[in-house]
Amino acid sequence: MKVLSAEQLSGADKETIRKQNITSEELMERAATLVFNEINQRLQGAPIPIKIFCGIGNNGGDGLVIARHLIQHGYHVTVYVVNYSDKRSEDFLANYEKLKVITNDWPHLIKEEDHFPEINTGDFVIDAMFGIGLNRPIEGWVAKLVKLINNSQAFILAVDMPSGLFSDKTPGKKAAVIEANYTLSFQSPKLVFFLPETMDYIGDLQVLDIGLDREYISKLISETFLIGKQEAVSLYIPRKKNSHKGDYGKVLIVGGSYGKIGSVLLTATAALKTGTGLCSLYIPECGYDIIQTGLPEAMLMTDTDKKMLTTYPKDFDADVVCFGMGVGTDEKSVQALKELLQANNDPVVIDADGLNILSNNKEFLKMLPKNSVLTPHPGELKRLIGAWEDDFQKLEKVKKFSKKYNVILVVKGAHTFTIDREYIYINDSGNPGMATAGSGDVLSGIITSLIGQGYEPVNAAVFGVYLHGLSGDITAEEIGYESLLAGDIARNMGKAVKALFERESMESK
Ligand SMILES: NC(=O)C1=CN([C@@H]2O[C@H](COP(=O)(O)OP(=O)(O)OC[C@H]3O[C@@H](n4cnc5c(N)ncnc54)[C@H](O)[C@@H]3O)[C@@H](O)[C@H]2O)[C@@H](O)CC1
Ligand SMILES: Nc1ncnc2c1ncn2[C@@H]1O[C@H](COP(=O)(O)OP(=O)(O)O)[C@@H](O)[C@H]1O
Ligand SMILES: [K+]
Repeated sequence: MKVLSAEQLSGADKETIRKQNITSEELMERAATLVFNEINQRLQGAPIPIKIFCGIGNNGGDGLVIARHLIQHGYHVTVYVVNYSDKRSEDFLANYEKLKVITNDWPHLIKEEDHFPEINTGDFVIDAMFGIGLNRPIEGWVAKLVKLINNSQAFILAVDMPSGLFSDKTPGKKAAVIEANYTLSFQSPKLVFFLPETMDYIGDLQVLDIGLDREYISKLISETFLIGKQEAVSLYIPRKKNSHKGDYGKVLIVGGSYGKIGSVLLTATAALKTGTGLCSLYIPECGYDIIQTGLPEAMLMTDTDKKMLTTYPKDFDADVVCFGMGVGTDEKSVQALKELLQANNDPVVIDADGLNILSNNKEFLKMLPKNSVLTPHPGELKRLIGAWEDDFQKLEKVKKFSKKYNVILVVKGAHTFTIDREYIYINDSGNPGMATAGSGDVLSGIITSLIGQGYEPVNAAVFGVYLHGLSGDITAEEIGYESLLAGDIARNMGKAVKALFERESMESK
């Protein structure tokens, strides 16, 4: 799904109004009625106090439409107009009049702190103060109102986006922003919903298709995509009946050191479980028995050093090589990565200490084969590209790095971002149970496996990240977050691939 900017959305609004021959007020009615339907479906007429805080722009207009429908359906609604300015939008005013017609209980105007209502734990608060139109931080008494709502323990539903969030920049650490439990957003998810600094404001997310012109949206050029099940399925390459193990990649995984042989075992297991035809490992000698016992399906070569990597098997003919997990950063192992980069022209996958070695030896970056995939977590990324001021600056720096070195970066996190030059792919699978040692090692095994099977490196990264998260979700459903182990993610890869094609399962992902 495309992630559209505020500008693109307002363009789509205008085009929809023109093509469908409707007024902007009718579009507002349509969008806000969808929000009402969702609320009504969940509350089922429950007599709980609903407090709607409306701004004076179109987000506030949505709030008034929602209020009208809720009142007409017998809900206990109190409407507050957060009157931070007198420049009310036309559609706000039209809906203000419509609301007055159906109720004697007119909206309460809030113009200062003294007008704040009491907000209680059991209240249902609807935040319709600001949407994509916010262009400066919320300040003064409105900021105090935001804090009052946040501290109330009431359930908070945000309309389009939590008030105080901008669609194209981070709000700053001390800014007043609604901390929603649930966000119902119109037509397209916004980039800030997925960034580490701002994702916590959203709560659970649902995107409502408000029927903006499909043709116009399909022609919009977007550089940012949300990857859910539908997008993942479209990347899948089916296996051929008439095929053999040589068709599914000869993969070489290079890594490990004394005390960290488990990491390569995880990576290799994940590669085989993702469908690799032939999996070989190159590890320090101390790992021989561990791998041969733990993963008899894999083939093994050992370094002359017992405890760490010192060299690379240049003559080994692999379709794709993965380097880095558990390697350490000893000078001797730096040499191993150098030899690997000198020997390979095809894309490689670099993870963990492989990335740390790159950061300590920046001259190696130019040696990376085109379209190699680097999979840093935030700590490794900082060593690679330097510190950033906020998530938007981070994205710019990563794009620049990707373009400069012709590589793909998989920036891991609760929402993993795969960045290929200008393009950003945001992953929508996964869960906090995956915050456990070794789950990154599993991910590099999955991506390496897919490249070996003939996926384009960027597709291998995007699809691999999605499958990794989906396998984590399936595992968490079975055993919960706490006891989820990285190895479970690898072992459940088969269930993840199958779930891609099951209609009912994981439908929301
Ligand atoms: N296609 C869509 O996405 C649709 C969007 N609609 C709604 O329209 C909203 C956008 O409406 P608006 O453009 O009127 O903007 P908002 O209602 O988000 O904001 C209101 C106005 O407040 C002013 N403002 C910005 N920052 C301020 C601040 N810190 N303090 C005081 N005033 C400030 C701005 O001039 C802005 O236009 C969307 O978020 C959505 O709720 C729907 O009504 C219809 C369809
Ligand atoms: N809260 C979370 N939600 C979803 N995925 C997560 C979460 N925490 C971690 N992950 C995923 O788990 C993996 C962790 O990788 P990494 O930090 O490299 O771990 P390790 O080095 O122990 O293997 C990443 O793919 C990341 O996206
Ligand atoms: K809002």
